[in-house]
Amino acid sequence: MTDPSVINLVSSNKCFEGFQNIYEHSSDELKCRMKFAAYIPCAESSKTLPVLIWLSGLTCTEQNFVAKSGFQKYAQAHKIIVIAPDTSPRGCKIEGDSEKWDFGEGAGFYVDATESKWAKNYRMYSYINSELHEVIKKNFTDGKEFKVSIFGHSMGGHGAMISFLKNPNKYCSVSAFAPISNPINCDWGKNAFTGYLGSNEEVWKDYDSCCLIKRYNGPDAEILVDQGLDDNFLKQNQLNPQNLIVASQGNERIRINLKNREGYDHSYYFISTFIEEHFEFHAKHLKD
Ligand SMILES: N[C@@H](CCC(=O)N[C@@H](CS)C(=O)NCC(=O)O)C(=O)O
Repeated sequence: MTDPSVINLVSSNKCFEGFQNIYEHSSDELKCRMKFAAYIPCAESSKTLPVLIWLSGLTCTEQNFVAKSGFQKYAQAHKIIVIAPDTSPRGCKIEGDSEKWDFGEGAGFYVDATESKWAKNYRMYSYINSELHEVIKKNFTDGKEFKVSIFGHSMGGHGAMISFLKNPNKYCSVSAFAPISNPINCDWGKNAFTGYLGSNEEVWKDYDSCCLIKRYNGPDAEILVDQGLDDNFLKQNQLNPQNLIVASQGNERIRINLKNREGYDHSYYFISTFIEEHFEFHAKHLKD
């Protein structure tokens, strides 16, 4: 397999002085070709800038966030490199990987699968938290260590929170829009975790933000969470952000700053409305 750090530029568009690029590379973790988006702000030296990783939700590719959220203006203003990977391996031809929109392609759930059918390719947790960091270091920060934060939407909000909570000291900050906050207690999570991790619910807890908040032993942290109150998936109990607050009440190291937004739904219209506040939040932590 080709070195994952060898990346090919697929497209490049100037946007707010910087460039919105799309790259392709061979992933060792996922055993397939993957695309990811990288916004590189205009700066004296882009090689010393901090990095923010965005994780998208169900059905998304590396395109949704870059095309719909309007984040580039704020990435340029704060001079932050933004990396937005795809949401699952692609083209692996595993039986059943493209029949459902909430499992398989477009729905990797940011876990490392243990069920034999999925275990070879569905390793999004390691792809995001290990391989992608090496790719960023070799290509965007001149081989040097860099400051990095993480955020995401829905399934990607879950991915961002578990990545932060499982890796104390790796990420400077974390935030989420309408995250799947307690996957072991909602239909999406139960379905995906059964498929990727098997039926032992004890194993699922390692990928559940509420369980991880209770166990978290890292530096004091605030998690910024935005939630639209007209979000259909909130009404269907797929998201359960209030469970984050309950979980945090037993652990003074974590504070949940939950912002309930009247009238907003689950879409990128909601995300684009509040994305500026998330950049302000992360910029503060990345530049400390
Ligand atoms: N396909 C689903 C909706 C899936 C969905 O809302 N996905 C969210 C993340 S959980 C998303 O970001 N969709 C892509 C988009 O809005 O661009 C349905 O028809 O109900």
